[in-house]
Amino acid sequence: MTTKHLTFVTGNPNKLLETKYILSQGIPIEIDSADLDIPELQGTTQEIAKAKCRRAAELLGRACITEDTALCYKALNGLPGPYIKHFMKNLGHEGLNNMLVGFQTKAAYALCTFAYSAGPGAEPVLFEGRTDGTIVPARGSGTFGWDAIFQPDGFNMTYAEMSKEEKNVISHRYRALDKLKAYLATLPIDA
Ligand SMILES: O=c1nc[nH]c2c1ncn2[C@H]1C[C@H](O)[C@@H](COP(=O)(O)OP(=O)(O)OP(=O)(O)O)O1
Ligand SMILES: [Mg+2]
Repeated sequence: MTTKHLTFVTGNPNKLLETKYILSQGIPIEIDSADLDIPELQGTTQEIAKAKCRRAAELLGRACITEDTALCYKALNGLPGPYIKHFMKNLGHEGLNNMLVGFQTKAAYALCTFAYSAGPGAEPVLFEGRTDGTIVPARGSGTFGWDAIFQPDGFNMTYAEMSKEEKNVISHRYRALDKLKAYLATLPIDA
């Protein structure tokens, strides 16, 4: 089978590592990356994901994928959601736990939205993956975002305590990439 090439427009090295690892388990595809400064709108996760990918394809001048990650608290009707990056940066792991003091439920879900655009002007197609879990006091390595405070349902470990082999078969990112993989397999070479 011939290898496909695709550019992932992201500024996040951890996302890139996981995405390369997960995709390497499936179809023969080579991912390179571009770190372009793309403004992220406010809105639903789908609106944000589409706008980012549309802009990325325009700047890049060819097909690309982008990804948006949201962390949605049940007690807060889905917030911080797509704004988690700013909450994480300003509040840290402790603050992200403290936001839930006084609420019965610590339930949350991680939502990954990959977007594929065939090129400038082409409407992005979305692929969503969701993993349900609970917000807990930080455990494990603090290297990737809020991994240390998210414990997926059915596990006694946080994402940060899992090996990459464990996280990458149950994660929100894995579930979205599973759908993207199936879609890419239907496209012509070097789509
Ligand atoms: O699996 C994950 N486990 C823990 N934390 C994570 C994960 N995935 C994203 N994150 C963090 C990174 C950022 O603080 C926020 C998402 O924001 P988001 O805009 O999607 O990511 P970003 O700006 O770092 O990279 P990009 O250039 O692709 O937009 O959640
Ligand atoms: Mg971003």
